[in-house]
Amino acid sequence: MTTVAVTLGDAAGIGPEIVVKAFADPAINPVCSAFVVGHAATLERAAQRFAPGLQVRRITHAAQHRTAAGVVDVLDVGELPDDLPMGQVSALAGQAAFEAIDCAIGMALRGEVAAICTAPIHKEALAAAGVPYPGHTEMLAERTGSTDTAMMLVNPQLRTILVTVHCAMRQALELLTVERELRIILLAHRSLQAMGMAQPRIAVAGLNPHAGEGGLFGSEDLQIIAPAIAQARAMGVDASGPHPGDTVFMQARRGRYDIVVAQYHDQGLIPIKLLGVEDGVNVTAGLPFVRTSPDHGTAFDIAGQGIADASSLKTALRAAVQLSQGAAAR
Ligand SMILES: NC(=O)C1=CN([C@@H]2O[C@H](COP(=O)(O)OP(=O)(O)OC[C@H]3O[C@@H](n4cnc5c(N)ncnc54)[C@H](O)[C@@H]3O)[C@@H](O)[C@H]2O)C=CC1
Ligand SMILES: NCC(=O)COP(=O)(O)O
Repeated sequence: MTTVAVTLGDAAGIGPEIVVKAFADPAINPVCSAFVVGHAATLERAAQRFAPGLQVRRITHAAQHRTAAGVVDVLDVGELPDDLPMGQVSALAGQAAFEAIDCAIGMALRGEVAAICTAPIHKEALAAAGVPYPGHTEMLAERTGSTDTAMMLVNPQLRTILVTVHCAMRQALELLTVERELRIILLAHRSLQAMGMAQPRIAVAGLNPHAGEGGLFGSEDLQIIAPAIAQARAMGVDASGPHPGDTVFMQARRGRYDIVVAQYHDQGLIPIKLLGVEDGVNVTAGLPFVRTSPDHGTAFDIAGQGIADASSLKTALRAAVQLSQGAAAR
């Protein structure tokens, strides 16, 4: 069975709560062999509060993990106080979250787990801890030595991959180049082929209103995005566009495209989240192993209240298993 390491996320957020809720779901155990990497005492407290009956068992290395109904194994990583305030940015929580992800990356690189599934982290907390990465995506890229990665979001109706991710809009504009566009189009092509699609249909969203309206509303669509699409097509990739960003997701949802290349974070994530955060999964494309995550964040506004929905984490866990098994079969 595919083994997945689940990182606990920011302990001041909903990560520990949704992790214990997911592991307490009897439907989750049969689909995968998963264990948690993170601060064990935090997980134990979360289990007592939000999943009574779920037994937490501490392990010291991945090979000790055994799947059992009603039990969650945890590899204890990180230091946290018993009285960590919930719903607040904390350098301690950022540091513990980082150490868990780092540990999980190491296990995946050594082949001890097939995939990692990450509960949400808070980016300000990471920064407060002095962690030099904005989020998981950048950390995974650098620590695995992968130069060609991107954030991909998937739900049952849409897929999107981002040309730019965690940066200011001004910087995103500066980052847009023909080379970067082409790299992401080709990564989308390879990633969907790895998911079993022989010739994925890739729609590239424009940057400006109406994809620049023939140059009336900005030059990037004509001068950067269109040449990259032409190069991709010349390489045999079924890429089209630039399509107006306000309608391309509607067309993809109707089945016309398999994936939309989005130019910036919110262009890609708003359509996915609007369709329902519970079904969305964040996948890092281009890594040597599978990484998935829920498509929501730490939800500090409801942390510790017991009302967090674990659906997206469960979807992400199932996706981690499916993607790993698909990759192993090819
Ligand atoms: N995979 C990850 O590590 C991700 C981390 N983040 C980070 O999370 C932090 C907070 O981000 P926000 O923009 O506030 O988005 P958020 O997703 O944490 O919260 C947005 C709204 O959705 C609600 N919500 C989110 N997840 C929920 C769940 N499972 N059940 C019930 N309600 C839920 C929250 O209560 C809030 O009202 C930021 O630092 C952000 O960068 C955001 C997305 C993904
Ligand atoms: N909005 C998604 C997000 O910010 C997640 O980032 P990452 O931590 O997966 O890189």
